[in-house]
This record gives sequence, C-alpha cells and structure tokens, in this order.
Amino acid sequence: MVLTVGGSDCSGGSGVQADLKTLLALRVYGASAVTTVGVQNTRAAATLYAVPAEVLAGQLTAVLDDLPVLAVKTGLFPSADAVAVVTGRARSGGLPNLVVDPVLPDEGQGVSRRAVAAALDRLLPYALVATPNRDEASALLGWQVATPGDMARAAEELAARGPKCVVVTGGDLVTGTEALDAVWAGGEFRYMSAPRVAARNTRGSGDVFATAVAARLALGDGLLDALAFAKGLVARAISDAAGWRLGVGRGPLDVFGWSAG
Ligand SMILES: Nc1ncnc2c1ncn2[C@@H]1O[C@H](COP(=O)(O)OP(=O)(O)O)[C@@H](O)[C@H]1O
Ligand SMILES: Cc1ncc(COP(=O)(O)O)c(N)n1
Repeated sequence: MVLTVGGSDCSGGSGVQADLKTLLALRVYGASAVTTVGVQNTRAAATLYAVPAEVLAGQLTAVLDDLPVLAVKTGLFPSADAVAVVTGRARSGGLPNLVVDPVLPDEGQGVSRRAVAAALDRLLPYALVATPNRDEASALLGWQVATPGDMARAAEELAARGPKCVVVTGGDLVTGTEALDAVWAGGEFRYMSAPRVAARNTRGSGDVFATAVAARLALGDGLLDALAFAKGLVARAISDAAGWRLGVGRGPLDVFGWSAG
C-alpha cells in the first residue's frame, strides 16, 4: 500500500484525488493525509485552506502506526510548517520509498512559495525520488530551468542535495514531438522520452506520474523500471483523455484507460 500526502482538489483532477485514482488503477491500496483543502476546478486556480500542521501530523501517525505502508508520495504543501511535519517523520526513518513531487503553492493569501520551497529543500535528502517540473526545479535551484540541457543540469544539481534519483519533468516544454524528462539516477544521466500528445487535458499529470512511481516501487519494481512504467502510464492516460470534456479548462487524465480505443 501507498500513503499519499498532499492537497485535496475538490474537482478530482489533481492532488490526493488523482493520486488515489492512480493507485486504484494500479491495484494498490491507497491512504491519504491531506495538507490543504483546495477550492478549485478546471477553470480557476486554487484557493487553499491549510490543514493545521498538528492535524497533518495526526493523520501521518494514524496511518503509519497502523498500516503496512510500502511507499510514500508527497505533493502540495501550504506552508513550511506542514513540510516540516513530514521531514520530521522522514528523519526518524519512518517513510519508505519516499517520492517527493515538490508542488509549490501560488504566492499570496498568507502563503509563501519561497518558504515552502526552502522547506522542501530540507525534505529532499530523505527522498528516494524527486519529481519537480521545470518551474518547481527553477524555484528550488534559484535559476531558470528552460532547455533540455538545463533540465539535465538541474537534475544533477538537485540529486547532489540528497535524493537517489531526480526526474525533472518537461510536460510544458514543447520540443517537437517528444515529451522529454531529465533523469539523474545512480550517478548516471539519461533522458526519458515519449511521444508528446497534443492534448489540453493534462491536469494532474505530475501527480499521476509521481504516484505511479510510488505504486510500482511498493509493488517491488526497481527504480528505473518504476520510472519507465510511470512514463508509459501518464502518456497513455493523457492520450486516452484527449476527447474528454470534463470542465471547461485543463481537464483530468484517464488513468483507468476507460477511453482506450
Ligand atoms: N502532452 C503530453 N504528452 C505526453 N506526456 C506528457 C504530456 N504532458 C506531460 N507529460 C508527461 O507527464 C509527466 C508529468 O510531467 P509534467 O506535466 O511536467 O508535470 P506537472 O504536472 O508537475 O507539471 C512527465 O513524464 C511528462 O513528460
Ligand atoms: C491540490 C493540488 N492542486 C494542484 C496540483 C498540481 O496539479 P498539476 O499537476 O495539474 O499542476 C496538485 N498537485 N495538488
């Protein structure tokens, strides 16, 4: 089973809802600890209501002290305090196969994106895998990650901060026909590539990718196998959802393959 720690997306396309659906699709039992409640849909950016840090800590204790958690995935945090709760558990060795997707909140409404990024930097040493997109990698590193070459350098620099593996995802990078990710793992670099799907429904693609990595690690895959599986799953789920019209904005993925031809 996998524990996902992240924000609630009431519209169901990202956050813990996307994570739990992905786990279900992969026949892995999922538990969730909610960091923030997002009032959001496909057309509007989230307004976040932070869950108090002690309530987050209580959820982690309730799950970890009882259930056989084999991997943990983290997503959106509303505050540095919330990240610190997870870092505290990680420090005591309680978070196996930790996959950190360093999703950052928008600045404002009492939320400091910079403070969350700094706190995530302190969580990274405990991560087996970190999966920032280009924007998140830029915030963590303090320089603009633009080109595929930058993504490679960013993956290496972030890996130097502790994770065994870093995947800088390039979902928003339009480089011809490829969806390109930069992978630093075991001291070696490679690009991971799949055909780019021309689709507007890419909501939660980072969540689906990172959760699929955690699920496959929990099922016993090696790291590179888990990454390759997740890459294939997310590409297929984007492709299968291409004809969906769930909401007027950037809609969700078809993780179950319901629309597979
Ligand atoms: N249009 C697309 N076609 C195929 N793969 C995609 C597409 N958009 C994103 N991906 C893949 O989805 C995964 C998540 O990446 P990304 O979209 O960058 O994450 P995030 O949602 O965190 O921004 C990556 O493996 C990326 O290459
Ligand atoms: C609650 C919540 N909202 C949004 C996202 C990011 O979604 P995306 O991967 O589409 O940028 C997330 N991971 N969690």
